[in-house]
Amino acid sequence: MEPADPASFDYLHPNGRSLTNQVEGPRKSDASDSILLAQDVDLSARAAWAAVGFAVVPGLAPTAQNQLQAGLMHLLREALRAAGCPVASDFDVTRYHHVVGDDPELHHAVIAQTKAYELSQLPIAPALLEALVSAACGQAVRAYNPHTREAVFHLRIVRPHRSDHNPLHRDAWLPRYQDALNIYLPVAGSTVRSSLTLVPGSHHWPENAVERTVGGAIYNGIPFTVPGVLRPTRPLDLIRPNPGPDEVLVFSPYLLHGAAANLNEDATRISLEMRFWQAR
Ligand SMILES: O=C(O)CCC(=O)C(=O)O
Ligand SMILES: [Fe+2]
Repeated sequence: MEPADPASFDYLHPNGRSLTNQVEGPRKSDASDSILLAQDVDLSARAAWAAVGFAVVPGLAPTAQNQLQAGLMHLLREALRAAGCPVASDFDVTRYHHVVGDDPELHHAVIAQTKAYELSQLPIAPALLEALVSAACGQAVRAYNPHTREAVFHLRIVRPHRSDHNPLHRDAWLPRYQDALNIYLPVAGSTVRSSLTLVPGSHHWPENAVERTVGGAIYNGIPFTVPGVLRPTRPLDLIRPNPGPDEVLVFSPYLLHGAAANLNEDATRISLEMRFWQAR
């Protein structure tokens, strides 16, 4: 391990803007030419989209998709109330940043609640999403993490023009997220200027294609659990697949993804983040 190595590189965001990636943390110095996904369970291998590592697929049947999105908005309003913000039952959740403002403690009080819900709190039967993801990847998956023995989901909240988004990373740098497949399901405020960004095909890149932090990265001054990319050694062509409200983005957590700055003018982005593993 080498000393803390604050690094920054400019990269072209899919919205045509050059943004600066400001990541700090001790650099992992023993990156090899090994490919992480080649050693682990590859849930993208049997899919038509195996080469790019992601697909935007039709969502659930309209009733279930609506019930899911409405139920998740309800959970977010409840989290706001529990954090001391008495919002109405029809509060437009894309206005989250107007209620929470720039108070880091208030935002943390909300995301502490929304980052790991028990699967029993999902507003629809989890089997519906398991069937959708199984069909998308061509093998049976379950929303059950065999590494942690947990079944959870996460509501991701990214305020516009704040540093809420995580650094560019692979989930699989954290052992508990190995062998998985992820979804990004838009709940509110998810647009071509706010939705998840990723680097197509990067799930097959060797580890030495990017320099990264050993442990959790400090990104734009904010500490994250996940390691972050300090510097790429090849061009990063980030794209925003931007699933519509009736669609789901299915992606390999071995892809480089994140750095999804919310460039909406005035709408917080809320998405369902959920992981699936091989059914046994
Ligand atoms: O939605 C985001 O901005 C980040 C999502 C992510 O890192 C994940 O789903 O693993
Ligand atoms: Fe991630």
